[in-house]
This record gives sequence, C-alpha cells and structure tokens, in this order.
Amino acid sequence: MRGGLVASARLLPRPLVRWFLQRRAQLDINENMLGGKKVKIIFVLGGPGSGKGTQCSNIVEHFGFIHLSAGELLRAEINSGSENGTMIDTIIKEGKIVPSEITIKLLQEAIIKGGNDKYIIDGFPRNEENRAVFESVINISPEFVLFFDCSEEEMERRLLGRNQGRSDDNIETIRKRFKVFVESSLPVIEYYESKGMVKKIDATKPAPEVFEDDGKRMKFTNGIT
Ligand SMILES: Nc1ncnc2c1ncn2[C@@H]1O[C@H](COP(=O)(O)OP(=O)(O)OP(=O)(O)O)[C@@H](O)[C@H]1O
Ligand SMILES: Nc1ccn([C@H]2C[C@H](O)[C@@H](COP(=O)(O)O)O2)c(=O)n1
Ligand SMILES: [Mg+2]
Repeated sequence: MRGGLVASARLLPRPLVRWFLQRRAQLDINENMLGGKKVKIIFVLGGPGSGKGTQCSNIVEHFGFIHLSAGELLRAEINSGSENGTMIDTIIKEGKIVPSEITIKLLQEAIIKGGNDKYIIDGFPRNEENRAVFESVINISPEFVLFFDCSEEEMERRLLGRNQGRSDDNIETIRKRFKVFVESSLPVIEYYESKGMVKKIDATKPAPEVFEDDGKRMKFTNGIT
C-alpha cells in the first residue's frame, strides 16, 4: 500500500505531494491524542478485589497485551513525589475517585510510551466522567469491556488477605470502595452493556479456573462472545 502511494506520488507535481504528505500527517495527529498512535483497547472493570490485576497478568502472558492499571499509575504518581501526589493519596485513602484529567493524562502518557498497539486498561473508567472524558479527549472506544463479577463477601475476604501494604486495603476504606463501585462504576458497566460491549466473567471461582474457563473470551475476536 505504502509502495503504491510512493509510486503514484512520483507522477504528481511536487507541491501537491508536499501538501498531501502534510495533510496526512495532520490527520494522523488529530485523529486521537496519542501522537497519531493507532491502538486497540480493552477496559477491565469489576469491584475492588474481583481479580482484575491477577487475570490481566494472564492476558499479558498469553495474548501479548500491555497491561495498564489506572490504580497502579496513580500510586506511582504518589510515590514520585509529584505536586498532585498528596491530593491523590488522600482521595485513594477515602476510597473516592481521582479527577479524570489526572488519571487520563497518566494513561495517555503510558500509552504513548508503550511499544505496543494492544492495551488492556484495568480499573478504568471508574465513573461516567472517566468514560466521557476519555472517549472525547483520547477519542478511542474500547473493543469491548471485561466485567469481573464477584460477590462482595468474596472480594472483602480477598482484599483483607492481600497483604501488599496498600493504604486502602483496610475494612473502613474497603466498605467505601464498595459503595463507590455500586454508585459510580456499575452505571458505566450498564452503559457498555446497553451497547452490547460487555463480556461478563464469573470471577468468584479460584483464579486458575477463571482463566481456564473464560481466558479465550478475554482476547480480541471478530465478534463479542
Ligand atoms: N479468583 C481468585 N480467587 C481467590 N483469590 C484471588 C482470585 N483472584 C485474585 N485473588 C487474590 O485476591 C487479591 C485481589 O486480587 P487482585 O489484586 O487481582 O484484584 P483487583 O480486582 O485488581 O483489586 P483492586 O481493584 O483492589 O486493585 C489478591 O491477593 C489476589 O491474589
Ligand atoms: N480510574 C481510577 C482508578 C483508580 N482510582 C483510585 C481509586 C481506587 O480506589 C484506587 C485504587 O485503584 P485499583 O488499584 O483498586 O484499581 O485508585 C481512581 O481514582 N480512578
Ligand atoms: Mg488491581
């Protein structure tokens, strides 16, 4: 295709070729806010402790995606000592959701830096604002959305046993995160469901069984299955 374009460009007057190349570069840059990068994205949603991070590691290993966790990016921002760090830290300890422009900027930078065209984004969009700002600013819709469906009782048990030193893995914050999930994140899942874009995963089972039973549904296919 490129060879064909170059060959036919030789037959055109030079100013026209220059205009055509400039216009094409402009179109590529304006198409999205990723510096012209064309990427495919899967969103992974589910309650706190439903196993999103655990299964994303399997997806990376088996299907060659880059995994971006919005929560991990925010924690790295806190640890970097950035000017927003203290504010992000306070919001996370309260189990609330960080303003969209901060999280989206971090995701945008990570996608531009990442050397891949397939990204699995975990823990995003967490609310309607996250979703609407991402889709309008970045100008990309996900290929589909994975929803890890798990009971609150099981998620609480997992979070209390996670032992990774997270400031939000205490019973008080966990309860607040559950409330935010029901009030703000479930409506996002319902939105994508209404568009036929959700693949629901039974995430209450032991981790190896979740991937054995549903792993094939976690990669790109021609249609939603
Ligand atoms: N299917 C499973 N059965 C039992 N334990 C699991 C399962 N999946 C993950 N875990 C364990 O539960 C804890 C939470 O898992 P994970 O970190 O993957 O959840 P998460 O959805 O990413 O949570 P968060 O939203 O808080 O980041 C971890 O200690 C993990 O090892
Ligand atoms: N889109 C997001 C994702 C995460 N956060 C904050 C609030 C979460 O409780 C916390 C931890 O996220 P997790 O690692 O559990 O996915 O990070 C947010 O504000 N916005
Ligand atoms: Mg996680």
